[in-house]
Amino acid sequence: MIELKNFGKQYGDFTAVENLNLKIEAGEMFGFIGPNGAGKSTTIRFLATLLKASHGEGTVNGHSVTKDPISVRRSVGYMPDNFGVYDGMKVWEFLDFFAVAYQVPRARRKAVLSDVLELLDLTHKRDDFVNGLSRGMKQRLCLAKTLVHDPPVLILDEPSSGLDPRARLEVKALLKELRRMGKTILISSHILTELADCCTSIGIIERGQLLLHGPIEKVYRQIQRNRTLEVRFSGDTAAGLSLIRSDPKVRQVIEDTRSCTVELDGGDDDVQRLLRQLAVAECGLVSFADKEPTLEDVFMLVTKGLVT
Ligand SMILES: Nc1ncnc2c1ncn2[C@@H]1O[C@H](COP(=O)(O)OP(=O)(O)OP(=O)(O)O)[C@@H](O)[C@H]1O
Repeated sequence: MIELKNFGKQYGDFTAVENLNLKIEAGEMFGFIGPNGAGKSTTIRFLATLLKASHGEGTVNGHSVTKDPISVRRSVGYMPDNFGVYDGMKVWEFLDFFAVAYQVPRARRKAVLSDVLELLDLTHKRDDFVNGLSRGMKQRLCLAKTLVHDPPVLILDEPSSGLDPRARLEVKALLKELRRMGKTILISSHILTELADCCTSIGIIERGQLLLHGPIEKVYRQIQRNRTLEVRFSGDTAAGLSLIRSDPKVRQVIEDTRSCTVELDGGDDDVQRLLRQLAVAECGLVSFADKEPTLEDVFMLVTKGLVT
């Protein structure tokens, strides 16, 4: 549904994005993750037809971003990272404005607005002025305007930025609902945990380079060889720690009073071997846990170059 081939963008001498190749299938929720300045907005703005590429090409819903931008715009609902809302406009007028711009037929506009307001839980704000809305509501309104022309693809640049935890959860629930409705969603964020439980695939970008991308399970599998173990002892930790440190696959040990965190460069076999050794060594082992990797871990490993 979304494809980038060798996309690159230069701002003068500065390379913001370099040779980015990416494919996002229909129905995916793709998390585009990277720190500030990584090149997320630059890529997104190109896909939304708002920025010229220095080289490369993109397609959305089968349409060329450079050769057929009008068809791309019809296929995409785009939410920028810094959006403005027009002063002196009511909520329904704001949505109606975009519905007209997207050439939604007059006869259908009332029903479309009503559906979108309902979906975004803004029906009760229909006649309020947009500049009087809370930030969370403005964000929801901006999401609502991406939906008025019922596009198959949503491209959302940090839709949860500046929102409190509750409003963030609401946005997440909405995104899940939109995916259930069949939308393909590209969402960018620098808050990894925000995307962890709703994305089907992710891409990690840093300094204009896409370091890793793919289905979320595949990315997790790739980091399965970088394990973090949490080991706890009942008394003196010396014997256990010396055993752990002597293991050839152990990369780092961070000690605490009665426990330690172990970074191990290995797979299930290596984890099992270490556990067996500790269990029979009578070193006071009381717990041994293999920590599930979080998106945060994936990001740290990838940006440290430990996973490719
Ligand atoms: N119009 C511009 N002129 C010059 N440099 C730019 C321009 N737009 C972006 N950049 C630079 O390109 C790099 C990538 O910016 P971009 O906005 O794509 O990053 P981002 O990943 O979206 O970051 P953020 O999370 O802060 O929005 C940054 O170093 C930025 O300063």
